[in-house]
Amino acid sequence: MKANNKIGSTTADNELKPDDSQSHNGPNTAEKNAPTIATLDDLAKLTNYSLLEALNCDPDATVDGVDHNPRQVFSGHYVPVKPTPIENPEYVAHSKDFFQELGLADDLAQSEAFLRLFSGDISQVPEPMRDHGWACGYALSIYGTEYTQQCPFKTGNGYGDGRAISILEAVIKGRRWEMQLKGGGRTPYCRGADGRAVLRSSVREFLAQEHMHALGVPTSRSLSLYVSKSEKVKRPWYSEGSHSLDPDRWVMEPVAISTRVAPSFIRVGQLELFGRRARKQEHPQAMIELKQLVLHLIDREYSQVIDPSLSLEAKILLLARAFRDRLTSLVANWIRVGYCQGNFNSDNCAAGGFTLDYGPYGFCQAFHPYFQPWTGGGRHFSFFNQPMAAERNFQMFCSALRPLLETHSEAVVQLDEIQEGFTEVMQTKLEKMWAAKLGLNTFNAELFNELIMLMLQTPVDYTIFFRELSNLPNDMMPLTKSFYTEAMSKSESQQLDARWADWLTQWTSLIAERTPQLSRDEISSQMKCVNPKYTLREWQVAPAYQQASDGDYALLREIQDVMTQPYTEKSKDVDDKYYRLQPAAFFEVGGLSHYSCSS
Ligand SMILES: Nc1ncnc2c1ncn2[C@@H]1O[C@H](COP(=O)(O)OP(=O)(O)OP(=O)(O)O)[C@@H](O)[C@H]1O
Ligand SMILES: [Mg+2]
Repeated sequence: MKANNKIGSTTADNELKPDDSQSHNGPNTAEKNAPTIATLDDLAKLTNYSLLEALNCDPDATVDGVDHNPRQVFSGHYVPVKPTPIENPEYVAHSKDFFQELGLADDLAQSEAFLRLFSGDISQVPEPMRDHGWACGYALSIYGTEYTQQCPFKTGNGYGDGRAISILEAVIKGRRWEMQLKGGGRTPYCRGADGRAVLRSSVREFLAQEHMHALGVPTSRSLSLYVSKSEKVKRPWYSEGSHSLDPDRWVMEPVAISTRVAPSFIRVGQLELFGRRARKQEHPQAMIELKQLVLHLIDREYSQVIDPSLSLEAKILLLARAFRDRLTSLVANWIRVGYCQGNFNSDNCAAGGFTLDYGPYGFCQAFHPYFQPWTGGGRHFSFFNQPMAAERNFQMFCSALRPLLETHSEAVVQLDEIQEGFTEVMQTKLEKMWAAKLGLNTFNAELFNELIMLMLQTPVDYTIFFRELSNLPNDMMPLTKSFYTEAMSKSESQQLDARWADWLTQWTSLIAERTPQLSRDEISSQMKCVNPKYTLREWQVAPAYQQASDGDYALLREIQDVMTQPYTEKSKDVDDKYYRLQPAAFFEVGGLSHYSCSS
């Protein structure tokens, strides 16, 4: 067992909620007082297309951006693409919090010009906004193995943003943001699919993104969500109450466009694609294109921690170290809040170290270390295996950087060391996180291991258990609120009760060791900063997207309100609805406890 650094009240919060990593080029006072962005013209004035300026366009792309058929893209970092607007768009939701952070007027989301642009019609944007967006290619590796079979041409040159189209970059209050439509129509990487996202998956992603931000977990952000009142697409899905693993019917679902926002959308998979091209010398510009992408990544995501005057080798080593730091914090945070990404391929792993792609994700309810809502995700992408999956992505990230260090053997050795150090850094962060969840200064392996066994054997509701524990209960009674009582024999249950009682006694004495320095109230409030009260539960989100497809957005907004303040104690009414166990009827139900596809 390894001892950890002392966690003080502020340190615990800062380290476990490391969203500062994204706040490079943070706002100065003048920028904080920037005027409200009240119109699309105001937003247009802040546009600044660094990606289009710093990176290469696919030389085979059509000039007008009407490039919607699947094809191979052999070189260049992006393909200009015009989004395909959804028919008869209607406003569904926007993130009030994010609008406020950006300084966007709240009513802008429902204005005609804003709705038109963010539902995919880019034809009438004010200058200097451009009338096309861009899509990027990337490679796919699953748990450290690169796959090209998913590309229709079996070369990997047709894989990338198939339905995600970035439409603008803007520098707002000193921070650079890229805005990307999801479901904005076909791109050359669509692989024959329709380029659309349905309302169901868009609502899920929209809510989860802002929930994760509020939980203090680095993430892309939700800007807006619009649905089509007439356009529908067919998706496989589950009949109500179906226990089938795979969807058992086809449904017509309304299409939607959600806009997500991040400093960049560069993925590990993207670096891999350019790393592979450089390694295999696939074309004369391959090494230069890799270098350009890496420098662009540094500029967009790491400019605060990497000095631009350093040599390329020094920059690359700092980049690897900084990404390792962010990725390990990210995964520790995921586990802290009970989040399972589900499909943590390298193309769903943002190189900026934040959560990206809320597809088959889920929040753990009845605790299981291998919790995995996506039926295709297997144990390798399950809840407690996420540190391993992240390490595989990190290895792919380092491999992609290696061609740039070819002539610097000493730097290669250092990169190898950074790569090998991942396990230890990850372990340290996990231990620190578990200690904080338990209100302790240091990680106690024996206490932790017994707790995991008890949480599994009972099983407990992950969120409710830790939140109840945060009240520092004197006996087991309050904790049993989190128990999913399984059918077990009387003697088994008595044995379990006895073990719980022993565990609580041991934990209570460790808490008591802290009380000379901190009051019980202080320990409790520290714990409540890392153990959320409310997390998103799929059986609660499902009625919200079902009602939304009938044009009723009230429940969606209610959930949005609760889940964007996940640490705040709410009324009894809210608790009755949202601070409760998953009802038995929703276990093992397709679309609620598992899904084989989510798009
Ligand atoms: N309906 C669709 N039309 C075109 N491409 C699609 C569609 N659905 C998924 N894809 C593409 O298939 C790939 C794998 O899908 P995955 O579910 O990981 O991503 P996603 O949820 O669409 O997107 P992202 O990773 O951008 O959030 C992605 O490259 C995605 O762009
Ligand atoms: Mg994806």
